Amino acid sequence: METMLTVETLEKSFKDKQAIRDISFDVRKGEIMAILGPNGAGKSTTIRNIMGIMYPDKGSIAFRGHNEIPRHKIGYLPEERGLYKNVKVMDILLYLAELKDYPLKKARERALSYLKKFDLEGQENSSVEELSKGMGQKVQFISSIIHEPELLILDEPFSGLDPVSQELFKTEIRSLAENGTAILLSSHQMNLVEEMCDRLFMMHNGKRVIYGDMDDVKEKYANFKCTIRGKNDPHVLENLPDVERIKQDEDTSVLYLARDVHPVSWLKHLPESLSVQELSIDRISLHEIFIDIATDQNLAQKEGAAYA
Ligand SMILES: Nc1ncnc2c1ncn2[C@@H]1O[C@H](COP(=O)(O)OP(=O)(O)OP(=O)(O)O)[C@@H](O)[C@H]1O
Repeated sequence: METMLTVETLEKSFKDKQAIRDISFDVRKGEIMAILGPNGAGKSTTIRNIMGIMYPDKGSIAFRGHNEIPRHKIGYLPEERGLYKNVKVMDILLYLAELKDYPLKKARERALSYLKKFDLEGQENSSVEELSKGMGQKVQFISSIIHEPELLILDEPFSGLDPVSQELFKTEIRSLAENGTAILLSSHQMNLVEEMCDRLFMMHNGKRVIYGDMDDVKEKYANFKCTIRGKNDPHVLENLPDVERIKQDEDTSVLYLARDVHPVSWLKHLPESLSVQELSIDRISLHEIFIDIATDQNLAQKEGAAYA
């Protein structure tokens, strides 16, 4: 897959605070790449450097191998929402398309088709201030793709959306990637990221902690957990082999198992005295991997892992 965006050893400080350091990744044509991390990890700083809103202290950013970034080929949905308030929806979409040198006739057609797709048919003459927050966000999303960008950067596209609108955004983002757009997406909704993204770059305290294919990351970091419904003594559960920690909530216990545990062999060692109404074994979710990393409990941190 062709590399559209290459970010290399990016560094940025604000006064004495180093916001990001040694950040390197790429985004390829037709893929959805997630940039993840807890609040303050440095995601928006990375994105703002890519967008030329600020300049890195060190490192480089290239589009298709060139350091000249063609802004008209990039679409950007910033974390800060907001469009000019007293302007009509169609006027703002055409204005933004024109800024990107996109033909106006085509832009109008695309705007009407997207407004229809996003349940905003007939709103082209409404002014932005008449729209609800979610409707405004849809218009802003349309404005980021109106000019058919080759690279699309979406900073928290799902925040503040109802489930139906989330689904609409999800479908559209997927279809853009299928049609060849390279997408860099930041989100805190791990279930959506897990479902949609091909690769991920996870950062913490301004540094990379995980970088790789979603499936490889899950295989490498998503240890198994065993969930048991039944009243059991936590000390007994904690002392079972290969149990790293447990979480108990009323009569449900979740046992987080060590790396490389083979679930079938592990099950054979459970004592018959355990109370079991239900039992399931799954790999932990991306959400749990994220929490482990954000709370310094896990793996990637302990290993000092830089996984690529
Ligand atoms: N303009 C700025 N001036 C000073 N410090 C800043 C500025 N922008 C970001 N920072 C600091 O840089 C660090 C990274 O912030 P950034 O906004 O990139 O994080 P983030 O991962 O996008 O977080 P969130 O998920 O909360 O949006 C934080 O410590 C933040 O306080």
